[in-house]
Amino acid sequence: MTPVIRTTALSKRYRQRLALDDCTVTVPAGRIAGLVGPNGAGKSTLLGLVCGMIAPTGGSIEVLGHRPADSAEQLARVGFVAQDAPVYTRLTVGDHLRLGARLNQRWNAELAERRIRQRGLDPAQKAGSLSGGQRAQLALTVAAAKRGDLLVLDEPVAALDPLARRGFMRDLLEFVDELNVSVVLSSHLLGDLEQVCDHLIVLADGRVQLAGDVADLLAVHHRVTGPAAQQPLPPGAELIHAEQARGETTMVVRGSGPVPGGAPVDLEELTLAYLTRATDVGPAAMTGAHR
Ligand SMILES: Nc1ncnc2c1ncn2[C@@H]1O[C@H](COP(=O)(O)OP(=O)(O)OP(=O)(O)O)[C@@H](O)[C@H]1O
Repeated sequence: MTPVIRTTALSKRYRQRLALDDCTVTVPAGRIAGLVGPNGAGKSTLLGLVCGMIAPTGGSIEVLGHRPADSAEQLARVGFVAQDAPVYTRLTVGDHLRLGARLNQRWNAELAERRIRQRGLDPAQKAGSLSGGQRAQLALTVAAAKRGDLLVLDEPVAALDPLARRGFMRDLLEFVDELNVSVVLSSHLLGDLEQVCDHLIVLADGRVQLAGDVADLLAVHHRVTGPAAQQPLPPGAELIHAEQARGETTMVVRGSGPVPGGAPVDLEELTLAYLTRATDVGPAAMTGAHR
């Protein structure tokens, strides 16, 4: 099956600033892929490249087997919700659905109207007076009703309260089931991503730190805890990050074989280990101590 996203040595430079550097990732079809990284890591840049809103300055990118935004048909296959869920403030909720129906040949009116009803949105209300959560729900509805093959969501839940976030994530899972759509979403909220994502891309400083299916990544990473002084690295394992607290060292290590004393890590711990390694000088020094 054609991957939904395939990039090879992809890069994007804005004048002096290299926002994305040598990015090679493959996201298989049918996944909910989480894109995480600190502010300025290059997440929106990568999503902009996926949607064809910006062009690469190096390398290549294919989305659903084609160049992004290559044709009207290709555009119709990708639904995009930009950061802060922009809507047309002067149009009503109902106007958004009518506009969606006009602009998208594959528009699913039944789904759009059902979701608006279920989320308690008033079709007559101006979008400019919706709350942040309601705006996000409207933007997700419009993107999903396009009936594309890929939904791209740039920090869709940043403005939502915890309850609304949970509702949004649940909706996303429903869409994936109902519409058979692949999803890429960026977020800083690792706990939320952990609930829904089965694929992960970790970016820091424009470079991919870790990428793959979550189950595969969790299978080869382990937590090893022991006395602080000179805790040896298990044979065949690579140290990703080590931390010392209360006289104990906790290491996150990568090793495809059995790691003696290794315990499972969760997605949040794994992501933080790679992000800390990429952005901190501390772990690099500690890495040396443990090799
Ligand atoms: N249009 C632009 N012109 C110049 N520099 C840009 C432009 N867009 C992004 N950048 C720079 O590229 C880098 C990556 O930005 P990007 O918005 O992709 O990061 P991000 O991971 O989405 O960040 P955040 O989590 O804060 O939204 C940043 O240093 C940013 O300042």
